[in-house]
Amino acid sequence: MGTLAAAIPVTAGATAPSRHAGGRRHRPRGSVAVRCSSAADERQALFSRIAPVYDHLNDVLSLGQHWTWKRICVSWSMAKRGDRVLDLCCGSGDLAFLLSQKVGLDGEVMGVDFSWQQLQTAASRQDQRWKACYKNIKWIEGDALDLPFTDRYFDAVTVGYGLRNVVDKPKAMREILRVLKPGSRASVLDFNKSSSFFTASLQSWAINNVVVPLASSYGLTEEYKYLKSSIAQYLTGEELEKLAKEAGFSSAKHYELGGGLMGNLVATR
Ligand SMILES: C/C(=C\Cc1cc(O)c2ccccc2c1O)CCC[C@H](C)CCC[C@H](C)CCCC(C)C
Ligand SMILES: C[S@@+](CC[C@H](N)C(=O)[O-])C[C@H]1O[C@@H](n2cnc3c(N)ncnc32)[C@H](O)[C@@H]1O
Repeated sequence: MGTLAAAIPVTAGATAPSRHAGGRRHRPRGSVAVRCSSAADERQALFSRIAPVYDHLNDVLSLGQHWTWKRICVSWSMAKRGDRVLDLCCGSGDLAFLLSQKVGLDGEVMGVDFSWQQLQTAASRQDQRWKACYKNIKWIEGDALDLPFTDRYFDAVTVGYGLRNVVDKPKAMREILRVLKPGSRASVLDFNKSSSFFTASLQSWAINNVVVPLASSYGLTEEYKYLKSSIAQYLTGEELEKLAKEAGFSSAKHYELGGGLMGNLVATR
C-alpha cells in the first residue's frame, strides 16, 4: 500500500495522501488554519475508528445499494471527460473512483478528507485497483470548512454522506461555492430526513434493528448510534435547497432516492 507521505507537494500520479493541494489558497504569512471545534475532532476520530470496516459495513448494510446512490450522485454532478473535480469528504474514495472514470486520464480528481485513516484506505484501494484512470486521483488531507484551493478551481464537486457530518454546514456550502467555476454543479448525497412518517419510521427501524446491532458486533455501537442522531439533526430536502441558495448558488433542487431513504441535492453555481 502506498505509504502516507508527510506533507509533501502532490506529484503527478501520487497515490500517497498529502497535506498539499493544487492551487493552494494563500493565507496571511504565519497564519494557520486552526480548527477550534471539539465536535469536529470527535467526528474526525469517529471516522478514523470506523475506517477499517467502513466499506464492508456499507456494502453489507445497504446490500450494495449505496453504489447505486453514489453513481447517481456522480452522474448528476455533470462531471465529464477532462474535468478537474473535487470529491469532498471523500472518505475511502468511493465517489472519487467513480469520478475518476468520468473525467479520465485527461481529467483530475482531488479527494479531500480530514481523516488520515480514511485517506489511507483510499490510497490503498487506489494502489490495488487496475483501472489506469485511477492515476488521476490525488488524496489530500484537508478541512471542508477551509479548502486549500483557489476560487473557481473545479468543474464539479461531489459530497457523499459528508455534509451531514460537518459541524458548520453553511460554511461548507460557501466553501463549495467558492471553489466551483461559474455554471458548475455541486452534487450532495446523503440520508434523507423524510417528512413521510412511514419512510422515517422504516429508516429509524433499520438503523436501530439492523445497522447498530451489526455495527455492535464490530465494537462500533456508539459510532453507528451517531449515524441515527446525525440524521435526526440533519436538514430536510427543502432546507438543503434553502441552505444552497443562501450560500449563493443560483439554483438548487433536492431529489429523493431509494424510496425516500436517501436524497441528493443538486446545486448550480
Ligand atoms: C454509504 C451509506 C452511509 C455512509 C455513512 C455515513 C455516515 O454518516 C456514517 C456515520 C457513522 C457511521 C457510519 C456512517 C456511514 O456508513 C449508506 C448505506 C450504509 C448504511 C450504514 C446503511 C443504511 C441502511 C438503510 C437505512 C436501509 C437500506 C435498505 C435497503 C437495504 C436498501
Ligand atoms: C460517512 S463518510 C463519507 C465517505 C465517502 N464520501 C462515502 O461516500 O462513503 C464522511 C466523511 O466525511 C469526513 N469529514 C467529516 N467532516 C469533515 C470536514 N470538516 N472536513 C473534511 N472531511 C470531513 C469524515 O472524515 C468521513 O471520512
